[in-house]
Amino acid sequence: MAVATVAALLAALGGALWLAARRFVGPSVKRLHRGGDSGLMHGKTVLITGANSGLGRATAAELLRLGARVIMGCRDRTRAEEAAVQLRREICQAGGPELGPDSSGAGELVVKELDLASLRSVRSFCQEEEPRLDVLINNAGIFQCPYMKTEDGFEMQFGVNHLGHFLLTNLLLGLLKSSAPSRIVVVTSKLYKYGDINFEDLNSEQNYNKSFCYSRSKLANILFTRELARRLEGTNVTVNVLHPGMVRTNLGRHIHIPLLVKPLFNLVTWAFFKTPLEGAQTSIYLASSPEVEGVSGKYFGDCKEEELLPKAMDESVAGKLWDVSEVMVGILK
Ligand SMILES: NC(=O)C1=CN([C@@H]2O[C@H](COP(=O)(O)OP(=O)(O)OC[C@H]3O[C@@H](n4cnc5c(N)ncnc54)[C@H](OP(=O)(O)O)[C@@H]3O)[C@@H](O)[C@H]2O)C=CC1
Ligand SMILES: CC1=C(/C=C/C(C)=C/C=C/C(C)=C/C=O)C(C)(C)CCC1
Repeated sequence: MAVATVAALLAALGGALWLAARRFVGPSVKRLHRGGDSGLMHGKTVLITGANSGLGRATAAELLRLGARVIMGCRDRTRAEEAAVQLRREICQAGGPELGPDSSGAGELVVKELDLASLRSVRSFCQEEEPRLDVLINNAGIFQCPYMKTEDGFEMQFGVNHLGHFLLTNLLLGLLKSSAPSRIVVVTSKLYKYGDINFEDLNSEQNYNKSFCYSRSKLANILFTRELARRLEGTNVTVNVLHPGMVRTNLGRHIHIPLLVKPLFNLVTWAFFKTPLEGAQTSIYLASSPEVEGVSGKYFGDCKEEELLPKAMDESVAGKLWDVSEVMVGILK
């Protein structure tokens, strides 16, 4: 009995040590800009959707450190202002020789209201005059929520993750073109693999499966990127799409985890998921690295190009999705 108890304790300790070792010395994505690159984004304006939380927040922090003027496009002004105050405080505390004694080398943060579940909000956001836009990062997202509709009657995940960003990007294209060379960065997920674009029921009124709908919206992000890249050829505006891997953020807020299982779940995500800063590296890379200048229509993970499944490269589906999306958001010319 005593031997069994000791063996169980040793196994538990070994497991815990293994998890901790994985977290601290395991393969994690290297931080792209570790100092020395400060000023890389000076004079550049970057718009990040959903910049108050998770990957968007981490991306904003890093691009701010690199000198960019970062516009945080967020649906909740209070949450966004709080995040902005924290980000400014963090950058002042971190300081560093390249930012100067008062962090004056860092960029500027601007909070603007943008609810991607409302076409009215997207339109009014785009009406506010901006002199230039160098990088647009379509980052905001909603994951596996119960069946809900946007203000305009679209299924929420398709509405926010695809249609809201579709309208936003289209309305900002003129500004991006006049600021060229400029970049569009789209955040998708590897879960796109389980999605399909069923044109007969894009609002999932006949049947709602929250996992399928998330995957479909993320497949739409990729098809949108590829069709847009084709349309932007020769304009000096590039568009690329990335998956961040599995990242410990607030994205899982709609997943119900029984109270008793939560500590185990937290342990597993702590051990196996990336931190937001690790997860944001590919967004930061595509937004700022000279290595991807001129590269367009590609899919990235861990700052490297990756292959897509054939269904994400289907040009006729991408073209049809574009046409249908134009009608849905009301920008049919
Ligand atoms: N975390 C992960 O493992 C993975 C994430 N991704 C993708 O990464 C992106 C960022 O997610 P992540 O940082 O993880 O999650 P978070 O939930 O931490 O951040 C999502 C952001 O999107 C915002 N958002 C949600 N709905 C709307 C809306 N209607 N209008 C404007 N903003 C909105 C949220 O605002 P608010 O805080 O107000 O709710 C929040 O700022 C998403 O596109 C997601 O699909 C992809 C693969 C894996
Ligand atoms: C960490 C953590 C959570 C986050 C879950 C996440 C981050 C889910 C990620 C989803 C993925 C991988 C989507 C892919 O596209 C919860 C459930 C909020 C609560 C418990 C602690």
